[in-house]
Amino acid sequence: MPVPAPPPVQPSLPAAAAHPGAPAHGRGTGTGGGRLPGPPSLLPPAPTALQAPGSTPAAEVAPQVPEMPHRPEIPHSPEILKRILRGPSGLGTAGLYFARQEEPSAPAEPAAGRPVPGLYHHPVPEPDPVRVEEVGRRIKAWAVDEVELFPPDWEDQFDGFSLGRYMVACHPDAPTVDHLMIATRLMAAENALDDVYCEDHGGSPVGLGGRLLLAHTALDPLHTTTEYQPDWAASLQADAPRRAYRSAMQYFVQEASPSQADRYRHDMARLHLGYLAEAAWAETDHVPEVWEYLSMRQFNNFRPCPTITDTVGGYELPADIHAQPAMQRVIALAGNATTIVNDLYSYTKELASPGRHLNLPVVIAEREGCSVRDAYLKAVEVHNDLMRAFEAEAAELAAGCPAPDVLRFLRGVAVWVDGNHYWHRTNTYRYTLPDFW
Ligand SMILES: CC(C)=CCC/C(C)=C(\C)COP(=O)(O)OP(=O)(O)O
Ligand SMILES: [Mg+2]
Repeated sequence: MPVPAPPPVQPSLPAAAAHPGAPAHGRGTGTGGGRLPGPPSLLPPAPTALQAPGSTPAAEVAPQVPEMPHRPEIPHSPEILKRILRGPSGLGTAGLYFARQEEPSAPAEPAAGRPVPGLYHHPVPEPDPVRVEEVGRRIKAWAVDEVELFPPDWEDQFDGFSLGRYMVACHPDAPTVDHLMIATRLMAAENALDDVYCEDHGGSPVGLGGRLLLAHTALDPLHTTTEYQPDWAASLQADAPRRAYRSAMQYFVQEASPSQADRYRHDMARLHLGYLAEAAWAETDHVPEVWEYLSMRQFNNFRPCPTITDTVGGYELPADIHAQPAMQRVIALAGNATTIVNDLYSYTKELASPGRHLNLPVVIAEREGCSVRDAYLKAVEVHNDLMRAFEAEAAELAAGCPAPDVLRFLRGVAVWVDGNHYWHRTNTYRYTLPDFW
C-alpha cells in the first residue's frame, strides 16, 4: 500500500532552497536555509526570551553543511537516511545534534507497555527522569494554580496522562525545562478542550462549532470596539479550555516569533475544523468512507505538536521553508502517522466509550466489510505506509535542502513521532491493546 506523491503544483523546495547562505530574519539560528535573495528585512531579529544557561547557539552546534550547487542524489542507504533524520551518532557527535541541556540526565528505568505487534516504529531512549519529574511538577502547578484546569476528582486522570514523560520524550533537544513547558502547557490545553468540549468529560457534538470558535479567539484574539472588548476578554476566563488556551498561548508567544505563532494558529484552526467534521458525522451517526475518515483525521490530528519543535528547541524554521509544499507534505505525513498511532493504541478505550467512536480500524471494518481483527491489522499497515512515506520524503527534503535549520526541524519532527509512539506504548494507565495476536 504505497503512499503516492501528489502531482506537483509549485516549484519544489530544493529550487527555492538553493541559497543556503541567504539571510533569514526572525529568531532563527541565522543559517538561512532557503530564503531567496531579496531586499533586507525591515524587522530586526527578535530577541530569544529563553536561553539555556551556558548553552551554545544552535548555529554553532548544528552540523556544518557545504553549499549544494546541484540537487544531490537521494540517499538510499538506510544508514544515511537514519543519520539525516535521527542525527549523527558516535563518540564526540552528541553536540552536533541536541542543544545542551541544563542538567545531566540520570539513568531511567525502562517503562512498561508493549508496542502494537507489527507496528513500524523507532524506540527512543528513556526520557530524562529529572526533566520528567520537573515538567510534571510544573505542569500540575500551572493546571491547578494558574488555570484551574480540572476539578479535584479528575486529578488521577490528569496524573495518569503523564504529560512530563510525553513532552520530555518528544522534545529531547529542548535546551531548558522552560522550553519544555511551552509545549507541555499547550498539550494540556489541547487535551482539556478535546475532553471538555468534544469527548470524555461532558463533550458533545451539539453546539460544538460555537464553543470551538470562541475558544479559538484565545489563540487568535478578537479585535473589536471598546464596547465589546471587555465581554470578550471576560469570556476567556469562563471555562477551563479557554483559560488554558489563553494562558498557554501567552507563554508560547513570548518565545515564538510572529510567524511561528501564526503557524500554530493555522494548525489549531485545522484541528478545530477536524473536530467539527468528526462531530457532524457523530450527530448523524454517519460512517465515512476510509479516505474520508483519513481526511478528517488529517485535521483532527497531532500536527500542532510537532510543528512547534523549533520554538521548543529555541530556533526558527523560516516561514517560507515551512510553507513549501515538500515541507507541508512531510509534516502532514508525520502528523498522520502519529494520529493513526493514537487510533491503534486507543482502540479498546474508544470501543468501551458510549456510542460509536470513529477510529481507523472501526471505519475499515464497517466500510470494507471485514472482521475487526483484519481491520485493525490493515490499519497497522496504513500506519506503516504513512511512516515509510514520511521518512522517505523527509530524507529527500533533507538531501535537497541540507541547511542546518531544515535538518534540525526534520529531526525534531522525526523524534516527536518516535516520542509520541513511546508515550502511547507506555501509557498503560490510559491505553490497553486489543487481544488480536
Ligand atoms: C494534542 C492534540 C493537538 C490533540 C488533538 C487531537 C487529539 C486529542 C488527538 C489526535 C488524539 O486523539 P483522540 O482524541 O482519539 O485521543 P484519545 O484516543 O482519547 O487519547
Ligand atoms: Mg483515540
